[in-house]
Amino acid sequence: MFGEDFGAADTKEPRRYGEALRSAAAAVALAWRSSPGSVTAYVTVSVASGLLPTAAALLVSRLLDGLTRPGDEGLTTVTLLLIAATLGTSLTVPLADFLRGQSTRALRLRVQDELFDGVNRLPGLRHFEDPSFLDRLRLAQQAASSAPDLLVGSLVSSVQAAVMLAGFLVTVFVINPVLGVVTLLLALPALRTQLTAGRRRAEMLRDTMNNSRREMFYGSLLTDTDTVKEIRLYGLQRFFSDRAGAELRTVVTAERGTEVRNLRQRTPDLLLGVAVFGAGLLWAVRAARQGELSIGDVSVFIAATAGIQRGVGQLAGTASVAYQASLTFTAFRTLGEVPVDLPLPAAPEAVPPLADCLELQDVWFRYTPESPWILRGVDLTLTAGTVTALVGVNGTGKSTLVKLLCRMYDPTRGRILWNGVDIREFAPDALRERVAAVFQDYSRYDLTAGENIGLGRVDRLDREDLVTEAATAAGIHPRLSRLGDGYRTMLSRVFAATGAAGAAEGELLSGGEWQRVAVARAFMRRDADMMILDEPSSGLDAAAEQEIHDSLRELRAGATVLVISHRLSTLRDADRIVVLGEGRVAESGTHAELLDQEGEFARLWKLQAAGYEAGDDAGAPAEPTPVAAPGL
Ligand SMILES: Nc1ncnc2c1ncn2[C@@H]1O[C@H](COP(=O)(O)OP(=O)(O)OP(=O)(O)O)[C@@H](O)[C@H]1O
Repeated sequence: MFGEDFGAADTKEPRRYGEALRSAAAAVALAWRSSPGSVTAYVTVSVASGLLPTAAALLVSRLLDGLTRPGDEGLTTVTLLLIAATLGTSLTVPLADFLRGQSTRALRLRVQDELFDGVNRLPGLRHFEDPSFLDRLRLAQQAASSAPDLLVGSLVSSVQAAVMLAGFLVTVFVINPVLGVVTLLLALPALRTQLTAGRRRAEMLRDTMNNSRREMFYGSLLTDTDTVKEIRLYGLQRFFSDRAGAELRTVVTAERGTEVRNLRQRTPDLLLGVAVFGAGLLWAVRAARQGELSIGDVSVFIAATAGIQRGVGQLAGTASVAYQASLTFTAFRTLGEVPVDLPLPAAPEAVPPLADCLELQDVWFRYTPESPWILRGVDLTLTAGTVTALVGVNGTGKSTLVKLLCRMYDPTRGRILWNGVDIREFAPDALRERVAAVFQDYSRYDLTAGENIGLGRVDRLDREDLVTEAATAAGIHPRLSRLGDGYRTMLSRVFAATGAAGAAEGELLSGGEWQRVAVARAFMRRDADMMILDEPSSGLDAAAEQEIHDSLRELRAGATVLVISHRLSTLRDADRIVVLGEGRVAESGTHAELLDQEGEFARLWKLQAAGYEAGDDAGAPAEPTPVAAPGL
């Protein structure tokens, strides 16, 4: 999908140069906007330091000639100027470093903001499940952290080298115009060689991005607290470190290949440069012997030809870095151009309270045009203020349907109406504000217990009363208040608590406790019109599950509820139970009606009931602890 936009190799040289120039201009503009003062000072100091070597060489020449001429009066001034030039050279280096650091620090803050803005403006999930977009994003992240600094640094360094080069070239021209022209001409292929080297590096980086991401992924498995347990149980350490090694080897091999090609292409340039320097030196020595050049002329000539070689090297090298950085920076620059994955209305309607119903009309959905249909014409009405339960065997598309209701994706065909208005007419954020949901794969944040709940209504994150109320409704308040630092305890073993000195260390919750925290997070939105609970109780014991259902009944205050669960016994109170099968609504009715129909629901019910042994379940005496029933 993104392959055409992002991944494909661009083989058109002029287009690539144009792209690099646009990115370089964007990076410089960004640096300028971030800290105009530091950038101006940095450029000024760098240009001054580019002029100093030529000035020093001319002063040395003047000094040497003065020494060979008895009675030269100005020698003291020349010596003092030479000392001043040396002092200037010494001072400009750390000053330029400091100013570059200042520009970079301001730039980093700005770039991070822009990067997150670029990502956050994408309302749906589609891009985040697209590998080529993820490659691009990773490249943009990498470029965002290093490219602007490299670009600004190398562009300034190029200007500095160009100033130095110009100074020395003028000096050589004055002494021997032919040699000046030859030296200048030789600089051009060296520059081109270095630009090609920069492009190769940028392309190699892009082509191996997928390998780099995999290497990081395998590496993180070996260190992530969530995975180390299974890795040890199954003895997978070597397996994953080998895989990480293989990916890294691919990257390293590509890098080596690129550098070998670059070196091969650069060697003739270097040899040619030395040959010109040697020829010039022979000529200068001969000319001095014949009295055509003074000793001072020879010294300035040697300094200038060496300086030109150095300047060309610096110019080409920095141009190469700038070119490479500008190509990778393209990934960052164009992040803002990625089309949003959900069409947004030009003038979104305000989302009204859900007074009537939420209706799915002939909803078809597949994740990509190539993948199979998940939903095949779902017609479903969720009447406002009622509780609907959704059941179905694994993989029938229940969670997918939830994602459509939250507008993480749009239906491929058909529509979803909120009080009769297509939800595509609303801004996704505004719609989501009216929805509270606990996803099956809810998130566990390495934050404090209070924050983990308060995130459900981030504008009320600090309202301890509301957080405690939500935790109580989810039946997790007693546990959280017993934590070392209560709701301020970090729910993490990865990060220690920040802030107050001597704050308690992080603590961990059990799976079921985490699930209650996720439910509490949804309960922070007790004023939501729509409450969706996708498997809210899979990790809970029967009593806890009953508690949550009781709270839900109490808290929902007229909200429309959609509950997905494989534990059919918990769904008996629902106003309607809908069975999803083959991507459509297969059955629908109350618990009793569905049992009477003796269809799929009745079959699953009997299957599950057979797994119970009367009297074992404290929370539901009629149906004790269930054993897993196939498919449900
Ligand atoms: N992001 C995705 N990209 C591609 N396919 C997906 C994606 N998410 C889910 N699927 C596929 O969609 C199908 C339905 O998945 P979904 O999670 O909606 O099922 P479910 O009914 O909720 O299952 P379960 O009862 O196991 O939770 C599955 O076959 C799954 O492979």
